[in-house]
Amino acid sequence: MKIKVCGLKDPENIKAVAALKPDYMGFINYGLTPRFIGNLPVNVLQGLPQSIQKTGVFVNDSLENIGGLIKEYGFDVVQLHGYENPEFCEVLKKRVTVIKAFGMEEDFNFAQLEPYVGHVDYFLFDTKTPKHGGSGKTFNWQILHKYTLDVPFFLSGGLSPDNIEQVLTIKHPQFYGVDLNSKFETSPGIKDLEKLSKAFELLRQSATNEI
Ligand SMILES: O=C(O)c1ccccc1NCC(=O)[C@H](O)[C@H](O)COP(=O)(O)O
Repeated sequence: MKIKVCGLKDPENIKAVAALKPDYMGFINYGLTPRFIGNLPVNVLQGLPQSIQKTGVFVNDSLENIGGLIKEYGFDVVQLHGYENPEFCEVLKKRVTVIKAFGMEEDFNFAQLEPYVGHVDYFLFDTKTPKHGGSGKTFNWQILHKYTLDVPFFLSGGLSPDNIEQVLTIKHPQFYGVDLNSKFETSPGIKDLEKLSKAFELLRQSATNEI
């Protein structure tokens, strides 16, 4: 089970979270969230261990802007939270790993994901929100059983210390990783190290049990 921590913005907090060795760390390049990285110095990301996939998160941004930020920050991965189409994803996939996020709701039509197959590396299933992400709310995980494509996915949306054990009971062949954000914070963009450490322990313990 891969672990992604999203929505980091403070240099000291980023270093402390990196020491826990998540598989992915997400940096949000979207001005309308309190988790926006703003003018985060590039050397903060350059100092991260190679094992951590540095993920730039974008919402309906231009290819030109995303390309510039990939170069500036050295993002290994882009995560797209807007209405980006398969052709847009394909352009980025030639350069970096692409995660395409979708907002889940009860009657979500999984057929709309089919055109993305081959043009993205992963899907990320988040809770639908007009803010495009960071809702802190879960969706009905039962609907994941309707997902039958062979693109692996991250589970996102309101994952918390209170539901992480329940997350571990989800069985799906494409369940690739979890995305931890607002329920593991002391304030927006500042992650709670104690809550994260405990969740990492549970997630890693479960991975060991599966072998
Ligand atoms: O977290 C945000 O504020 C955010 C805003 C706009 C687009 C994406 C955003 N976050 C991206 C993520 O991957 C979050 O982890 C995901 O939305 C789940 O957040 P949460 O429900 O708070 O766990």
